[in-house]
Amino acid sequence: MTATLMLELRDLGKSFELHHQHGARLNVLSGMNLRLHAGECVVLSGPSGAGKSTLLRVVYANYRPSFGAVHVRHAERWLDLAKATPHEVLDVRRRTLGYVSQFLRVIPRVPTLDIVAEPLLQMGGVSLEQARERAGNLLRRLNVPERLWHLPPGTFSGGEQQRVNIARGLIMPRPILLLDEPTASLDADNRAVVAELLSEARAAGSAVLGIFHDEDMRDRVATRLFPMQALEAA
Ligand SMILES: Nc1ncnc2c1ncn2[C@@H]1O[C@H](COP(=O)(O)OP(=O)(O)OP(=O)(O)O)[C@@H](O)[C@H]1O
Repeated sequence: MTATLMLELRDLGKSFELHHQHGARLNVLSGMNLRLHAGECVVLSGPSGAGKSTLLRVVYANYRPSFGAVHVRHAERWLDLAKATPHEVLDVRRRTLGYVSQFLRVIPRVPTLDIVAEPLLQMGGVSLEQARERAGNLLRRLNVPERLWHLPPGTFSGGEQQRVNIARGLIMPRPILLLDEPTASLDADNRAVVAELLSEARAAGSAVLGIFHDEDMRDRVATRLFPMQALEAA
């Protein structure tokens, strides 16, 4: 059986105008084509500055591409995020596209358990207790001590915050998951847990597109590498 196509980038280009350099343009992505299917994990590889994070930000619609299309399978139809309205982008993020970076956006005074449970509650269909139970299970697997669950994560260590962020990013089954170095400061045991969680997400049908600088992690999670090169400044 052929896996379902979930994301297709066609002839994608992105350049930045450098205002402090008299409007010079920096070409970061050009003529990029990429197809991502359900169940695969494509890892972007290439030197620093090749545009890996920029590509993920374009797919998540933080940046609008300068050229080309970002076709996403959303609610059984195709949508080009390059042309989507802000309302459509929000709906795609709520139901289809997850994004996990290495940084947790801390919400003051909200306890860890509720920060992790929130995306599931927003989706609806589960009770507060069910969402908290699922959040607790994930935090336990990621070795976040139970004594921390009822505290806001603002004072947690970098690695603890990163694990809270991963739990929040993975609590909802997402058709497409974007990962920007989510394991950057995790120890080997916790990296292994994340690799396991990603393989469960893939088995459940998620299509994963990510950046992992750690070679061991890359080898463990990637079903395919997508090499990228830095372009010359225009
Ligand atoms: N908002 C922006 N404005 C101007 N230039 C930018 C912007 N975002 C990224 N760039 C430039 O685009 C290029 C690619 O950056 P990007 O962060 O995508 O690379 P990367 O491959 O993810 O690098 P690394 O592996 O070091 O994280 C860099 O030269 C960077 O300075």
